Amino acid sequence: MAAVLRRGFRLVSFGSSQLLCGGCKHGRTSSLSICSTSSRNSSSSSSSSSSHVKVDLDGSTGIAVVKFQSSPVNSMSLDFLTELCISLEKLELDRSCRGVILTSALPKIFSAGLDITEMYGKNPEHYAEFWKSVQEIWLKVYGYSKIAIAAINGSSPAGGCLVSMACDYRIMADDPRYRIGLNEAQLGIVAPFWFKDTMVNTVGFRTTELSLQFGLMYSPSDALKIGLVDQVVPEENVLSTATETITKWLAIPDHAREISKSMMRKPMVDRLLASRESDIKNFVNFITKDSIQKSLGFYMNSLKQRKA
Ligand SMILES: CCCCCCCCCCC/C=C/C(=O)SCCNC(=O)CCNC(=O)[C@H](O)C(C)(C)COP(=O)(O)OP(=O)(O)OC[C@H]1O[C@@H](n2cnc3c(N)ncnc32)[C@H](O)[C@@H]1OP(=O)(O)O
Repeated sequence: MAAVLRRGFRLVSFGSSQLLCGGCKHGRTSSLSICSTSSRNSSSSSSSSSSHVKVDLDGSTGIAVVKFQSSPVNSMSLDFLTELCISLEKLELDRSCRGVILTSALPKIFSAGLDITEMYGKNPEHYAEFWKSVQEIWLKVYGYSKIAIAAINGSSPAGGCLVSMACDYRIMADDPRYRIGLNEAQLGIVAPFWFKDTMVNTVGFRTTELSLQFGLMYSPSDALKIGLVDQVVPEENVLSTATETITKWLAIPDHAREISKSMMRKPMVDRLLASRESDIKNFVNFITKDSIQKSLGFYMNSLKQRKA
């Protein structure tokens, strides 16, 4: 595992094409992975669990269910992102896995997006490390060589929406209380270019323009209308529909699907890979501004007051 973690991003030759393979490099990974537990049975199915992520791989189907289990709202902290990245990397390297379903083990929430406390009141070094981990999860999911389906069984703002959009297909629970979208503008922050491009590639330019400027959050039925999700189903059917859907994708020869995916996504992945350092600098400059810190502080308070 350590070798895997040290390895960085690489291109894997596949016939005449090169596929993207991400590496999760946080330097904090070994202590996190040591905390996880895992078991494997005779049919090569396996389960593993760490504090934020649980993975069940069915060796007979090749389908892995990756559940977010970071109470209370699956906010994407540095630890969460690191564990998720390691779990996905392990599955990508596991020949018995052909596709993953990302979902939540918590009620009503897929993910509350990036953990705001990681972007508030900390030092620039911390912000840089955190942002690198955000880049890594996007590079990992968007450039994933295997099939990735989001089973969105709750609200999914901002970073939660980004990870969903980075998957190949999205199925959302039909509860009208749930919301999904890039709401950054409502927090007084700005979605960076690769968030924006991921949305453009999902719903088109004009819808993204309106969504980003207003920080729009969509109900499941509206998300379906604009193509932000591909299917809306009763909540109790989200996981079974995701399993049926991934089974259809599995009928396609892996190499043909992988190369087609890479052809579509590689230019965007390459764009971020080529500008990672400047993107981190932009983030740190932006997030350390007094006015931005003030907006985030105000937003966090408003979340707490809403509850009171
Ligand atoms: C020039 C260009 C330069 C660009 C440079 C880059 C700029 C920066 C880009 C940053 C991109 C950011 C992406 C993000 O993902 S930001 C996070 C956005 N997320 C949200 O807005 C969601 C906020 N949360 C909610 O709406 C609700 O909590 C939710 C619907 C998810 C759940 O509601 P529920 O009622 O069930 O739960 P509570 O609201 O009571 O929350 C429970 C506790 O959890 C805390 N909480 C919630 N969300 C977050 C979060 N995202 N991070 C940290 N903590 C969160 C909440 O405060 C409650 O805490 P307490 O129990 O202590 O009160």
